Amino acid sequence: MLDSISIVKFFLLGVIGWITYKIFIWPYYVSPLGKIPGPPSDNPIFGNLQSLIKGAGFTEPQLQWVRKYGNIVKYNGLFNKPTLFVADPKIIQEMFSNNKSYDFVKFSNKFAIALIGNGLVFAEGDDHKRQRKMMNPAFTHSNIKEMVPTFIRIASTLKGLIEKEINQGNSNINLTPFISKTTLDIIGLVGFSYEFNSLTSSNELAEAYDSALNGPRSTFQTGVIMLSNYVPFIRDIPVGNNLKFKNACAVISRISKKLVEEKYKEAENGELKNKDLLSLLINTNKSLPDEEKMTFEELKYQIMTFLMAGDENTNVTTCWALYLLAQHPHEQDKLREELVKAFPDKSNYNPTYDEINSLEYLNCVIKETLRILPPVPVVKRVNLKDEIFGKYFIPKNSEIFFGISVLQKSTEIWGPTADNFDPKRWLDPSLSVTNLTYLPFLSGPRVCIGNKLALAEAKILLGMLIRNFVFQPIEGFQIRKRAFPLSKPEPYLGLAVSKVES
Ligand code: HEM
Repeated sequence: MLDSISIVKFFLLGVIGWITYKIFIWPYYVSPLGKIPGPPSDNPIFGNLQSLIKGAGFTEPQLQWVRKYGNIVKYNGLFNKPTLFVADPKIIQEMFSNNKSYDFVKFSNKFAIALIGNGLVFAEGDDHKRQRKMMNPAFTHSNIKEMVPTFIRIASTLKGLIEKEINQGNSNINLTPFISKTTLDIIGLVGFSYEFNSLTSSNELAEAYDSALNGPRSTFQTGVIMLSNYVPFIRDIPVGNNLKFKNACAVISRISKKLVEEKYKEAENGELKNKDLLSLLINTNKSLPDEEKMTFEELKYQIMTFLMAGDENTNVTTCWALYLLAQHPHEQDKLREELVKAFPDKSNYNPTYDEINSLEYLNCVIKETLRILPPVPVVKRVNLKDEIFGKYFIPKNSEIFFGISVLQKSTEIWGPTADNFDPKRWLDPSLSVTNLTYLPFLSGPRVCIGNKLALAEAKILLGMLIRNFVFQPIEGFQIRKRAFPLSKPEPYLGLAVSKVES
């Protein structure tokens, strides 16, 4: 008979053996993914994750890997887990045209799901199909056209606040809070008729949202968030950031619930007249047979989905466009020329949806910004059945990262100037771009539902800003690219701003 000390020793040896196998043997000698070329692991705990997070956004290290090892790369994730990174248009076509073979990796998205729930972004299979079918009509051109006056109204408030800063002698401006409050105020109004007014006052929901998403985060804290997707109890430990995150989620959930309840009540008396996305959803929902209807919870989750998917990405796009134009004054001047021609009187910047879309160079600048610095640089899926990629066997349930930004910087597709910000490339008739080589909004059944809204909003904001102000880099101030949870200027978008006089 074994005594208790021997049992403990035996158990410890087993644990050590299992950890050694999982971290040092399985990734290299057992997993079929071990055969795929890729960078050596930096460290047995974090694999190559630290290089990814610390690099200039995820993109630079991934770009180097693809240029060195090819379009299918294996790198090591947490505890050396072999992870696939793909930047091959053929595989992408298969992955994104076929919702049945690939899906999200729910267990590794726990952080985001805790924040936004199972709305459209995280719905899967038939649930996703049902939600998507019901939501599509809210995002048509005609509904987005009606949002344009709101975009312009909030953009004018932003313009006034920047002018005020300049008038007070502050020409070096941290634009990050200005732009993010602008896009938040817009999505609040067009998403669910909610007045954040965050540009001009403080607001509980805006603060909760900001604290959940934008709190200061070291590489260590980012690593802990990633780890918590696999070891969820880490987030339940009642300390600093966890408590803040939990409180923020509680406020978001409470206010979203109240908003849906109010709309439901209003809808009892007939069709909702407001044209915000939530009202449109509730009107459609009422007309559907029970089995197709969204539940109360699902509607509630869409609020946070619109906030997170809609606000952050458009905010980041506008910030990066300003950053790139500040780095490329010639392009900025060209864009301003176009805007001055279209709106000779800058106090009368009041474009319609069709007018803003007819501005060729503005369109090129936004497209090129989304090519060079897409707010969603990678998307993640899991294969639900075994696959063959090129000559490699990919066992089912492998985590696969698809590199939007790497593909959009491929010299094979975009030529030797792939790394350069060059908006006029979009005017070249020989440029052959497909939805397999340019995918800032992805493609296929999960293509971004808000893409038309986002493009109209970003163009109106950028048009207003470039028509009224000149943006330049601040001497000696370095802007880096934050990689996680979204690509973002870090520490903030600080630019020298002056007024356009005429
Ligand atoms: C420039 C701004 C935007 C960019 C670059 C962007 C990009 C993307 C991308 C790449 C996806 C696919 C993610 C994946 O499947 O892993 C996506 C999905 C989504 N986006 Fe956007 N987005 C933007 C703005 C918006 C806006 C304004 C809204 C709504 C108000 C929105 C709502 C959504 C939703 C609901 C999904 C999930 C769609 C589905 O799975 O069926 N996005 N977006």
